[in-house]
Amino acid sequence: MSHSAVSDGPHGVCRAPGDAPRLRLTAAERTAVLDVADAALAEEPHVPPSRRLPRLAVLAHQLPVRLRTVLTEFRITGRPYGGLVIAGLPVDPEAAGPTPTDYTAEPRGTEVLRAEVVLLLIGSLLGDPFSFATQQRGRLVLDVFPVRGHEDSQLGSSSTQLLEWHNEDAFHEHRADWIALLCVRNQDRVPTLFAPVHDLDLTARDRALLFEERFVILPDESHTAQFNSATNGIESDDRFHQAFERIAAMAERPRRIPILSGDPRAPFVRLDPAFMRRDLDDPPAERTLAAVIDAVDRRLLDVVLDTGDLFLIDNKRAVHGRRPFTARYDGTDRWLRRINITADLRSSEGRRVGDAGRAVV
Ligand SMILES: NC(=[NH2+])NCCC[C@H](N)C(=O)O
Ligand SMILES: O=C(O)CCC(=O)C(=O)O
Ligand SMILES: [Fe+2]
Repeated sequence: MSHSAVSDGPHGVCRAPGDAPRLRLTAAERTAVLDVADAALAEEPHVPPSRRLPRLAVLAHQLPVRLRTVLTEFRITGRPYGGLVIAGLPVDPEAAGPTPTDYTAEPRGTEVLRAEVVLLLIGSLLGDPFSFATQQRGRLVLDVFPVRGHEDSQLGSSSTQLLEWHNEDAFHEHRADWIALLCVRNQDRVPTLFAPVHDLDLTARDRALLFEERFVILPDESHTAQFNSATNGIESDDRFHQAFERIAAMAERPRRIPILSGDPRAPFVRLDPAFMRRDLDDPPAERTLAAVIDAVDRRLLDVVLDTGDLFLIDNKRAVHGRRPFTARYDGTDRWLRRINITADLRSSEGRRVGDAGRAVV
């Protein structure tokens, strides 16, 4: 092992320098995942998978034991720290069809549905999939692809602009514990940025200050009423309107929050520099914010997702983003499917709406 750059961890999770840890499924495991997904699809072909989440959580117990073992350890122990890629899942990009180009597109077809079921099955082994009422009408599974006109934004649909690293929905008290990105296609090998927030190079003083309620994270553009009205539209239901009012309140009267919390030796992190106030009227906090951003910058890795790769990111122990690229808008662009997963569905009880009952207001 000392002669090899790649080392094998428990259960065959592979670590190569500069890459995220990876678990490559065997051909037999891949077929087994395909069989469980197809059985789930066949049970009620006319009911969308997002309306059958409890059943999918049961069927997830039939996934290969090595996969369940790695996911259970990741959930309970937090290792491998920050995230891992499950490689070799059954996704056929030809059968999935062209990458959408319209932000409001809801891709259809058996292959796209199968990718959705694979995401939801594997996600169910970590926690419970959920969404936000203030993102794309509360859709449970989101699609990440470049959209004309969004090139220079800080949206997942940007391209020529670097998507700065962040914790997903960092401003929100119900932000995900994990996010899952399943790659349909990525022909140009555009990297996802990834940094586990562990052993950051910081002074003891900075570290202590990061645990104090001295920072401000504002809602990102994807949650605003203005952006949603201009793209997917907003559900007429009052509770959706109230959700946007809450977002507006978070933008106008943000609370001061800590960046680190939990165990000082393996802390939870809450960062989204593109949407954080730099002018805090608190010079020590401003300096510490700059220091932690620098420290994360130094840990960034480029993780290239290929067809059938599922990137599971611990959204409280790692940040992610995306390198810039040039979109083609010809159906061959990069395409990921994404879900949010919570460890504690109960914390949003009474605050969820939508078809799946999982859109947090
Ligand atoms: N720095 C950020 N938080 N940018 C927004 C991230 C992408 C956003 N969640 C979207 O769906 O488009
Ligand atoms: O495109 C990627 O690799 C990451 C996209 C992202 O950050 C997001 O959709 O939230
Ligand atoms: Fe993101």
